[in-house]
Amino acid sequence: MFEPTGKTSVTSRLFSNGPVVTILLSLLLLFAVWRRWNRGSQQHHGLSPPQLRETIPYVSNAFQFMTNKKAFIARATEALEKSPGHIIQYQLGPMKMYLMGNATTNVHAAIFRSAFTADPWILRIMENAGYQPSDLATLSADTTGNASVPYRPRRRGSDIEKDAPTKNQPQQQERVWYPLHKMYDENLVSAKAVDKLAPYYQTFWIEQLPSVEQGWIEDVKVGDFIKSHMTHAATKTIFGSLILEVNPGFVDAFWGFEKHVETLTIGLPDWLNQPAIRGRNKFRGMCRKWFELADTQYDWTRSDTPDWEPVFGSGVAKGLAGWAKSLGFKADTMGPLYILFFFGLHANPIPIGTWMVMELLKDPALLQAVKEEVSQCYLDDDPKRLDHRKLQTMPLLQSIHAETLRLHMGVLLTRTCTEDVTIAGYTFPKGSVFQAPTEVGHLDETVWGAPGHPASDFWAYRHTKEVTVPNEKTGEIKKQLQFSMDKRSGSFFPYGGGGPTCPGRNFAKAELFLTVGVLVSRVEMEFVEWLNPDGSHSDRAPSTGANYANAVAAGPDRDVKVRWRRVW
Ligand code: HEM
Repeated sequence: MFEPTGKTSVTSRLFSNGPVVTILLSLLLLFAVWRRWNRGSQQHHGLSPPQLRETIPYVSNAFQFMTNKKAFIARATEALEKSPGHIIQYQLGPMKMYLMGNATTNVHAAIFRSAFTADPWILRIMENAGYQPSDLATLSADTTGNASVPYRPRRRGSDIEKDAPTKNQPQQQERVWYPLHKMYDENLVSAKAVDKLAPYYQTFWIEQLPSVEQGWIEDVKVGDFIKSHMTHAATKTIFGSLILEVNPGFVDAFWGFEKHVETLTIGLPDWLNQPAIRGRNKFRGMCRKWFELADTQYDWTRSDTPDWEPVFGSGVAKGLAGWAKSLGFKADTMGPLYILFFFGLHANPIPIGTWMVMELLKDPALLQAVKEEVSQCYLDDDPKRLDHRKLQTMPLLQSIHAETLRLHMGVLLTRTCTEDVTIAGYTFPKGSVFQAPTEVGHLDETVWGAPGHPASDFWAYRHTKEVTVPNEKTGEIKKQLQFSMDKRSGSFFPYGGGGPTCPGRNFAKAELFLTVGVLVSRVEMEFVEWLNPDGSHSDRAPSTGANYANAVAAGPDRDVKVRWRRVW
């Protein structure tokens, strides 16, 4: 594995790695095709932002991006600091990208405006997942965005006026992206939806724990446990139990697909990307098989909408089917549609949940403090069940959650501008592609650093402050912890921003707090050792590996062995 410092020369790394040379050659090939196709379409009005330096033009940056994300982002962060306006450009295979970020100016927030869309990027992901061309055409025809008010480009300059408003734009009832987002709002984002889903998640997560009768269990790999059982519980919550029953090995198949999503998105030729294609096809086949069964078994004529039932699970899984049917999507698109939703559902919360538990296992005092918070969060009418809303108000738990997202949610938020835009004095033509790395905001020392707690370290109490409050009855003043992002939330965007902000964010929060809450209250855990990926003893605690995806949360590169027993 390469060191993140980037001390070895690019060329020596390159030639020591056969598969990577193949990737590189294909990138060059893609680049040549793209140059021909794209010639003349990127004319700048005035100056361009500086290029991210590279030893071999058009190759080294893409190579480092593919093989050592940590070093790539560290180099990009440095270049962004030096660049006027905090914008730089680089070439990723066939794509020219503008990277932007600075924790003080928060320049990235520009791409959350309505003149930016994630649609081309999402369409690209959909295409590589296997959406059928006619369904992609339906989606790409609608440029009115996700918001309830249809997006219209500003009338500024003749180019824009020409392809601007209304003639070819779908009417409100013909819009395709908006109904999807409305469905998410109703079935996933709203507090009402989360209140329906969270109790099911709690039940299904408890089901996954060992039984009290099993007593002490030795040699438990906690990371493996969480990955497998949280995936199971969240799948059952959103999609019901049928999908797991008819697809043995479903959870493993999901992770077999997930680990290749980045190369699938970049769109390497199939012959170069065989393991990824196999993983995707296997998982896609499972989703399609379930959908076809569920579609015939579910009574679509029933007038009530149950909060949960075994065939389709929640309103989200049914809502996705309803959306696709209303647009007349092909049967072959249903597998791709669901695999992408599964990616959203699991790829972030599960590494984040694993980190949260690992941080508690590192520090017994912290674990104890969290147990005390959890003990205050049982429902009045059911003292064995946690109240997910109350859990989410606990200051230390909130701080640990935010700190874990801050450190491990590394995403390049990608947007295309739908009109000419000016950012930090540069003018970019319509169609330019921008990326905002969350790391630039999340890891900035001037924003997050505290004495003895550099921004790069996990510090459970970083987002808390001590306040004094009078006791209501006695008037006695006592100290209390309060969750506080202290005006730093502009530099914190783990769920993205603008139109395509993550629709799962509220459910994810409930899911994560319940995962930790249930585990620490019902299971007694004793740390044994850290483990290397091959299961041998590791001398160090986990960190983020160098080669994380930058599309999702980076999971720990080590596991932890504990002995544990279910207490109740
Ligand atoms: C720790 C938890 C999570 C994090 C940090 C996270 C983060 C993100 C981010 C950064 C995006 C891209 C947003 C953008 O481009 O602005 C996204 C999109 C998405 N997420 Fe999440 N996510 C999480 C959990 C979930 C869950 C639990 C679900 C489903 C229940 C979900 C469903 C989705 C979907 C469907 C999209 C695509 C939205 C679209 O098509 O516009 N996410 N998420």
